[in-house]
Amino acid sequence: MELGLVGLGKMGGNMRERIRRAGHTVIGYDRNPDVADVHSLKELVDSLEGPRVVWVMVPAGAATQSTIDELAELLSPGDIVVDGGNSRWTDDERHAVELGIKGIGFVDCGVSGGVWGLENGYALMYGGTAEHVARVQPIFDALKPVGEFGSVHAGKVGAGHFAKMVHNGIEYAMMQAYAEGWELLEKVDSVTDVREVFRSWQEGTVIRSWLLDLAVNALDEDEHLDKLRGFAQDSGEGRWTVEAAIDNAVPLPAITASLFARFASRQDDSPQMKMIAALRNQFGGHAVENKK
Ligand SMILES: O=C(CO)[C@H](O)[C@H](O)COP(=O)(O)O
Repeated sequence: MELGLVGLGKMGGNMRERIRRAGHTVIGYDRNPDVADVHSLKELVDSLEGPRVVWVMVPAGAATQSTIDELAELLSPGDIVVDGGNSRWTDDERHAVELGIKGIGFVDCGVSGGVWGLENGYALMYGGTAEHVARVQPIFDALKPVGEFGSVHAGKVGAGHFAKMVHNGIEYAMMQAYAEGWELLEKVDSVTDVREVFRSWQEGTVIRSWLLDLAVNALDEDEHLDKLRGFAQDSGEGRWTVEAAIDNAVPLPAITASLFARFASRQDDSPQMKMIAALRNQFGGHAVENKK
């Protein structure tokens, strides 16, 4: 089938390639003319035969919103927009309504696989009506990993991004657990080769996983991670997971702690720990360390 793909960055560029390898026609648009097949969204839409499917793969938030706004003006009734970015699931219903008023269908799709997806396939979690999902199915089949699992019609509009959000929340907590274990192993004198302990865990253990494999890759590149600063950004999905947990009164202590650990990583000096130190000093005369 034919697909319009908007956004040809780290994810979109490789996805175009994987879909083409499966024998489909992909016309890609990106603001960067070096990677684009066409030079505007209008040209993209004009070059597709109707009814069209256009997959949006741009950063969540303002970029996705403006792309969907523009597509709403350019596409025709019967066309479908897929949002494959890491959009907040609460945006999906709004996008479905905005497009639905014009007779354009909407499917939200969480995509996992990162830069390895081109070869390994992308895990896909999508939401929308059965009719709209069926129209996009050949593309989902081209992108998904080979094998029985790796893609799911998670439910109605919003369900795909909700599932991807929870996936990312789990990702936060798993990474945090590996990171904490690694720091503790590095701290003690009795363990002489932490990297080899991690490597040994890749087979047979309860905690083997792809993230563990990636941790070993990282340690092979930089055994004690000396080149890195202990600073981690976040793109929103962890926060949204915690917000959803609060909305639904579901306790998520591990995911919440892993999000907060990232916030702490961005502080050179902890203001709250200054207060702890000050209070211990006030009530118990406990020693404090002063700035030099
Ligand atoms: O979706 C992903 C992996 O599954 C993306 O890599 C995402 O950006 C990671 O989230 P964060 O930046 O918050 O760590």
